[in-house]
Amino acid sequence: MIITIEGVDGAGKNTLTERLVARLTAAGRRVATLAYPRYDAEPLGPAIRTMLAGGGGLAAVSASPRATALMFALDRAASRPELDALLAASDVVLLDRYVASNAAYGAARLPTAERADFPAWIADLEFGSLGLPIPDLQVLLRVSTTQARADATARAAADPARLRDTFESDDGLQARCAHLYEELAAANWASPWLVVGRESGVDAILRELRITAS
Ligand SMILES: Nc1ncnc2c1ncn2[C@@H]1O[C@H](COP(=O)(O)OP(=O)(O)O)[C@@H](O)[C@H]1O
Ligand SMILES: Cc1cn([C@H]2C[C@H](O)[C@@H](COP(=O)(O)OP(=O)(O)O)O2)c(=O)[nH]c1=O
Repeated sequence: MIITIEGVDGAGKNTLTERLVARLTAAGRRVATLAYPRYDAEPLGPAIRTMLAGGGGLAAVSASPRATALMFALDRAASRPELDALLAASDVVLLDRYVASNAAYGAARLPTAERADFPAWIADLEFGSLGLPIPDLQVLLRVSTTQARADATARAAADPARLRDTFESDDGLQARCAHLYEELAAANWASPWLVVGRESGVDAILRELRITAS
């Protein structure tokens, strides 16, 4: 099964994913993880990194929310052999960001009037045209945007490899994303959602999966 972890930058998705791996493994499940975007996967990963850093030769792509979203979508489509292999070898595949990231961030970057229709456009593109698998459960990790911003900034200071990109340093964008994620979760967009907090997140997910051992 596929479980996706979604939330704004600095929410703690990576941390939650690691904790979930430990608990699911202790409960006897075969677990695999994959994080999107796949920065190291040629040819799209490095291009996505450049795009998030402000563009360079890709400035016109960065400037367009739809073109940007297409880059992330094509990275996922290109990951299909890897994703399918993980699904075949595991009970649970945890995805640190997936299609809903495109729905939330893309909509948040568009003018207000174009926002409402964007998640359906993404679902048609990624689950429809590109045939990506629909997740069994989408987890929204909810933290205050103030907390997420403080932690993303501290992380960037501590780890030069994790410098804040143009999305991460845009506070307005992060706040709109947080709101859009809440709407996607409330609507159970594309498949069921579970909203969790940092501290009780792992237990809430295990409960949802009816896994009691720890
Ligand atoms: N449950 C938690 N309690 C305390 N700090 C946390 C927790 N989850 C994440 N953090 C801290 O917040 C920062 C961002 O977490 P990270 O997992 O890298 O976020 P994301 O993957 O969502 O960008 C990190 O410095 C991490 O140590
Ligand atoms: C996967 C994905 C990410 N994004 C955005 C969210 C983030 O602001 C940005 C980078 O992803 P992120 O997971 O934050 O990368 P990092 O490991 O550097 O923290 O890309 C999309 O807009 N659409 C997508 O499909």
